[in-house]
Amino acid sequence: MPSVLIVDDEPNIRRMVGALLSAEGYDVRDAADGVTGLALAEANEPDVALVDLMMPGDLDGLALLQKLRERRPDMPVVMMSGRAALTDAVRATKLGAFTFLEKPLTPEGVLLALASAFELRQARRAAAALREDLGISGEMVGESPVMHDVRALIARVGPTDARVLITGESGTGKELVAAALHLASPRRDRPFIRVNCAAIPRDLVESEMFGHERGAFTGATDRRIGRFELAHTGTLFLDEVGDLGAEAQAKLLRAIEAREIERVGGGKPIKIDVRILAATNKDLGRAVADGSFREDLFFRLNVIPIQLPPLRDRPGDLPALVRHFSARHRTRTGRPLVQWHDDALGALSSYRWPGNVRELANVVERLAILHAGSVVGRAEVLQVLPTVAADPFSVPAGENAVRAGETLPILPLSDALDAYERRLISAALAQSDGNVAEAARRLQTDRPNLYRRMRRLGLASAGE
Ligand SMILES: Nc1ncnc2c1ncn2[C@@H]1O[C@H](COP(=O)(O)OP(=O)(O)OP(=O)(O)O)[C@@H](O)[C@H]1O
Repeated sequence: MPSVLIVDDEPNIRRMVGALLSAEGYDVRDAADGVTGLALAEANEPDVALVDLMMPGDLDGLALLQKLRERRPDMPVVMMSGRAALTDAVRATKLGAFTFLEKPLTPEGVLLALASAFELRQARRAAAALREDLGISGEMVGESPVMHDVRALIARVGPTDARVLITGESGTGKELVAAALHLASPRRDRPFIRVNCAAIPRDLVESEMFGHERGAFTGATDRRIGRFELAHTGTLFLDEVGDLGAEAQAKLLRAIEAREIERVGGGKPIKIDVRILAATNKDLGRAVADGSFREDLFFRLNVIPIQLPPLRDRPGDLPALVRHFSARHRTRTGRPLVQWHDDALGALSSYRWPGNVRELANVVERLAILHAGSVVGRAEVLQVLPTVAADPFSVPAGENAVRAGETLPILPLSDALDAYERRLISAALAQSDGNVAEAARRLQTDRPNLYRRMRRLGLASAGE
């Protein structure tokens, strides 16, 4: 539940705004003076603060704003004032106020300001999470020549406002590159807003990107701030940009060229300062050739291209990524590290990784859970790689034969492992003409152990 702190010496305002925000689902605290307000802000860590400018006591509105900016820099502060002198509004903005509301307040004005401030808070949180994600290594992990080039490019292009088009299959790290570019830029403390262009229904793209005024179309019951406005002074990351329809492409091009947007039903142009990064797993060059993507927009977005090859084409990245994800698992869970045998890395690098780095992260995490504190070898790896577990005998022996599978149905782990073990033992028995000693040899185990497992799995009767 979003939480808000109201600081105002007028009891009426505290009561009325408090009731309005509680009804909207906010968790509301209030204070009648600056000193109490500051104490509550530190104790309860609200998401957003709404602060009156003119207050009696040791901390007036501006002094409180200043303290809040020092102590809770991630919390947007909305200022309000009855006698909104322009100079005060300017000072408040200079001190870092998110926005300024003039009294008498209107419910729409308060709700809109708070909704936008809350979105900014979320964006800052996401940026902090991004930083934490990158923080373990400080950069994108991988020792392949491609990864060295990508890091060098991020260092060079990050600090500029150049638009970058990042291409690569799903899970290759496109969003991470966008985040790294943002964090390498002077905009790093401003919002990083991602829009998944493929996930927005076509008729809502415009309002999602540019916002809308109340009543702009059927269903627009409230005013809404779009992604461009939210990203103002920060970075807008257009993910899956190749999925935008023709109309949205035209609007996007216009916004980029004019550096301003109009809310749907708004009319008034709003100046926007955003850096645009885009990503796609489509071949945009081909989309331009077949007419489904505008060439002029392609050139606008593709000032600096960064291409991320699939993980299977850069096996040199595997060891560092495996170490990175194991260390991340240890940091997050506090459980002991797993050790990686060389043949485990061999098995991992012969798999095709259709889900790329994202899939590798999941596999490493699964192995880290199953084998905390011990050594992971080839056998353990093969047990968790999808196709092998789903249908071990459709794949001829040999590392290069380990192939990507369809989506694996998720079963309880012990059932899945039992099913796998049962099929493996049955196949070894079949290939040994039912000779248990021979099957045990093929499975590189001994007879008593194989019998014990066969009995447990119902492949042999208790007497055998
Ligand atoms: N080089 C890398 N170093 C560390 N982590 C990485 C690297 N590449 C990818 N990852 C991690 O892999 C996961 C998938 O990456 P990301 O979401 O950036 O991929 P994507 O290409 O944007 O995927 P999609 O197209 O599906 O959105 C993330 O958790 C990301 O942090």
